[in-house]
Amino acid sequence: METTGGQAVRVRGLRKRYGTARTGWKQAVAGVDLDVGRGEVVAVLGPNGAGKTTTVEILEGFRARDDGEVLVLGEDPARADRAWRARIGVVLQDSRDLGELTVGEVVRATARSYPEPRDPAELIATVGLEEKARTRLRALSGGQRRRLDVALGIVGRPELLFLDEPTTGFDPQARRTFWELVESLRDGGTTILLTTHYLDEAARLADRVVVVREGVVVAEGPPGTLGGAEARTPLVSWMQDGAPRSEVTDRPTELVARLAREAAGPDGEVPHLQVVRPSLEDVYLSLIGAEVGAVGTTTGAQTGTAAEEGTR
Ligand SMILES: Nc1ncnc2c1ncn2[C@@H]1O[C@H](COP(=O)(O)OP(=O)(O)OP(=O)(O)O)[C@@H](O)[C@H]1O
Repeated sequence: METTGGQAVRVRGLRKRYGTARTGWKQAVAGVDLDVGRGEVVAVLGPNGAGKTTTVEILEGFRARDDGEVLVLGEDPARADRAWRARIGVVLQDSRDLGELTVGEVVRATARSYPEPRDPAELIATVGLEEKARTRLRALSGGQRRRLDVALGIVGRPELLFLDEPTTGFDPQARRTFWELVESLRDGGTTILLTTHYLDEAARLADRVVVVREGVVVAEGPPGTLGGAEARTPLVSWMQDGAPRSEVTDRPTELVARLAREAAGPDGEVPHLQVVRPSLEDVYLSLIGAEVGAVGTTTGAQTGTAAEEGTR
């Protein structure tokens, strides 16, 4: 049961394709390497169809792989037993169809399948569903249903929690409450692997971000340094002689000082002067090869937008 080198997840050369010889093949995962350390929070980002869910489902033991090495909590999920399953928590993209049961019934029933579950009533309160404990699942809103999914994922006190697009459909308040919940799990030592389309979510929660594109990892690193120093180089833009001008420079102050001397109008101002440091969103969009205008057309203030909005 021991994990290798304090690692919760170790993946090498993971491959999975869908289809048949007749219908044609779709290589969903094309050689993914991935490590998640004990106690680490890792966010997997990538456009629709990049292979995130397929990868996570293989790690959860729900999907067979074609090739590659996978160790999750020291075991191969394809051969893992009930004891292993009790050590991981899973929050799927779609909750199961248990519409006639109440929130309380589902949480209590799920709790009984784990050796050391959380207290169901406390957990229901933690995810903000106290007033819905007696409500049938079919009467919950999408966001409430999602919170229930999260409750079911953590009721067994998992060592490793998988969150697949956990806050899709949440309102801003619910998202913040959820983030606090994830942070408290992290502070309690839970290892977390989440997939998300929200860059602000990744920036806030993740120690490390892994960007997947067309079934392979194209970049990884802490959210603040993803893409390397070069990707974060500031862009200075201004108007000169009626034309837009811009320059990428790691010495923006020097450039602005020069512009103040050479390009300022009679009022002493450089027209339309702007210094923009590429945000995580800008770096992400360039990594996944999305069509964006000039770098710097988005600003740091916009990292709250869903990444997928920029890729559609
Ligand atoms: N059961 C399946 N049968 C056939 N093709 C599939 C199946 N599941 C996924 N695919 C295809 O495999 C590719 C990867 O899908 P996957 O769901 O892993 O991507 P994803 O990164 O999770 O996307 P999203 O962000 O939309 O959830 C896609 O092209 C998808 O259409």
